Amino acid sequence: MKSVVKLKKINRAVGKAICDYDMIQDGDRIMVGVSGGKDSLALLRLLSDIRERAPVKFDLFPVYIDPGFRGSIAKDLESSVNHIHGRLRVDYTDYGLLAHSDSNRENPCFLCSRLRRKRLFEIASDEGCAKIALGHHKDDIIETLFINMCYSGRIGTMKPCQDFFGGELTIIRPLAYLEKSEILKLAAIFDFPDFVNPCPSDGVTKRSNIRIFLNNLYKENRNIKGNLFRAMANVEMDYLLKNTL
Ligand SMILES: Nc1ncnc2c1ncn2[C@@H]1O[C@H](COP(=O)(O)OP(=O)(O)OP(=O)(O)O)[C@@H](O)[C@H]1O
Repeated sequence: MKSVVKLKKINRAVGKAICDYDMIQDGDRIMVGVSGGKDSLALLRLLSDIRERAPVKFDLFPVYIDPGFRGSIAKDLESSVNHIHGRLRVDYTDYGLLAHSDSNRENPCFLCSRLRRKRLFEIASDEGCAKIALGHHKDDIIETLFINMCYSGRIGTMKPCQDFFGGELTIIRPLAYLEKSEILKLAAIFDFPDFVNPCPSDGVTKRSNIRIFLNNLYKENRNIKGNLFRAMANVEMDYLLKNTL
């Protein structure tokens, strides 16, 4: 019973994000980026359920970009995705290895995610998908705001719906209104498997530092997360600085 209530709440939040940002239209073919993490498995599951009952018709096309590390999760992920929605396209690359090689002078996560995003865009274009759904959620969106402020000196985050190439391709983030804790509850309800991330940089990124900082803040006052999220939609431009610094 409890899980039915949780599921309803989660579905409502996803439905509201889709509706607020007009994310899905009739006839859409949506590529879903699946990483093996709980967020993107939840994303696929929720979109697949919405597809069953939505008045608009749309298709889902799950894709995994394998970063090339030893101990690939691709085969196991294929069978999990099969249970949730259907066939997973696996694209084997060496992006993770390249990003961690001596030839790379950039931050490994930065290079790996740039190459992955470029590849996702290429596959979407080849497969006739004008939309790519990613599993970023509310906590990710707040963390990105802080990462941008702390490490790039700018205020901005990932938008729930973001156009690229003049609108030819759109990234949608249907989990934008969901907290990580809600996704973990959903993952428990559906018994999603635990895939071990083979990336050596997992858990040692700028994002992890910001996450620890924010989680400490949230412990202090339970309104802070909601306030931070709302603040991104409530910018007082007249109370900011001139761009002369
Ligand atoms: N290797 C990949 N192949 C396809 N899509 C990916 C891959 N890695 C990440 N994505 C997409 O980008 C989103 C954000 O990536 P990020 O690395 O922040 O997520 P994660 O923590 O690794 O995994 P998840 O978000 O699935 O729990 C994922 O939710 C997923 O939609």
